[in-house]
Amino acid sequence: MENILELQQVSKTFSKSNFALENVTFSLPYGSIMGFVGENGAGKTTTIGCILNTIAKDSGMVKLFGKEMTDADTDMREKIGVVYDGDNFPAYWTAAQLAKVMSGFYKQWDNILFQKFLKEYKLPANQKIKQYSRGMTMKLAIAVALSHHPQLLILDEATGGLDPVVRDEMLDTFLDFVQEEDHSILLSSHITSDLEKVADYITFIHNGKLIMTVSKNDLVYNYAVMRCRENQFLALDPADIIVYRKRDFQIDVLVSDCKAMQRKYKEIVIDHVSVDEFFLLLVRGDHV
Ligand SMILES: Nc1ncnc2c1ncn2[C@@H]1O[C@H](COP(=O)(O)OP(=O)(O)OP(=O)(O)O)[C@@H](O)[C@H]1O
Repeated sequence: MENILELQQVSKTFSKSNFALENVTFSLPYGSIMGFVGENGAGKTTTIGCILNTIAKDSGMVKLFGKEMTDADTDMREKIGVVYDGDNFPAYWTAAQLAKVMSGFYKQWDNILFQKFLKEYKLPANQKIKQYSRGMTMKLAIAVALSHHPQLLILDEATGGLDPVVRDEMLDTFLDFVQEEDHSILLSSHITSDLEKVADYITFIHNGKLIMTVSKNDLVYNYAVMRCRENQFLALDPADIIVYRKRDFQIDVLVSDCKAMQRKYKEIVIDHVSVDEFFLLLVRGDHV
C-alpha cells in the first residue's frame, strides 16, 4: 500500500450556494507532504470535509490507510490530526484543561510530548486560550494535533496569518513529522512560498474541479515559462504549449520540459515557474 490517502471521483453539491465539487481524484503517498492550493471558495475545505467524513459526499470514494472510513471508525480517527484555520478549541479553557480533555478523548494522547510542545512553543499552560495571540492558538492547535501520535496530519489554512518566523518554526515541525516514513501531511495554504519549502507534491483545485497534482521537483526543475514576443510565439510548435497568457509586451507560455525547450528555442527567455505563476497560468491561461 503506497498511499495514506486516496480520493477517487469525489463529488459534492451544495444546492444552497450552487457550489459543486466535481470528481476530485488525487492520492497522497506515505512519507510525503502535499500542498493543496486553490483560490478562495475553490473547494479545499469541502474536500477536507469529505475526507474526514464531516461532510457527506454525494459520490466517489475516500480511502484512508487503505480503507474507507465510517463514523464508527474511532481508531482510524485517532490516526488523523486535524488543524483548522481559526478557533479549534473553547476560548475559556487553558492548555492544561485542554490536555485533560484530550487525554480522555484519544487513547494515544501523550502528555509528555504535549508538555514538550508547550515549552518549545512558549505556550503558558495555565493561561486562558482567549488570552493567547493568534500565532499562539495556531501553535497550540498543531501541538494538540501532534500529541495524539497521528500518522496523517490535515491542516486547513493552519499557517495563514502567522508571521514568517512562527511559520518557519511550524514548517520545521512538519518536516520533522514526515521523517517517519508512515507519516504524511495534507496542507491547504495560500502561502505558496511555504509549500515551495516543504511540499513534495502540490494539488491544484479551481472552481470545484481538480486541475492537477504535480511533484514539486517537476514543477521546479521541468516546468517553465517562456517569455515570447508575438513572432516567437507564432513560430512555436503548438504541441509544446500547455497554456499561454498574453501580457502587455509579451506572451507567457507554460511548458513542461525546460531543458528541451532551451535547446529547441535558443532565442527565447525561459524562466523557472513559481507555484503562484503555475496556478495562475493554468487557471487564467488560454489553450491553443
Ligand atoms: N455548508 C455549506 N452550504 C452551502 N455552501 C457551502 C457550504 N460549505 C461551503 N459552501 C460553499 O462551497 C464553496 C467552497 O467552499 P470551501 O470552503 O470548500 O472553499 P475553500 O477553497 O476552502 O476556500 P477558502 O480558501 O476561502 O477557505 C463556497 O462557495 C462556499 O460558499
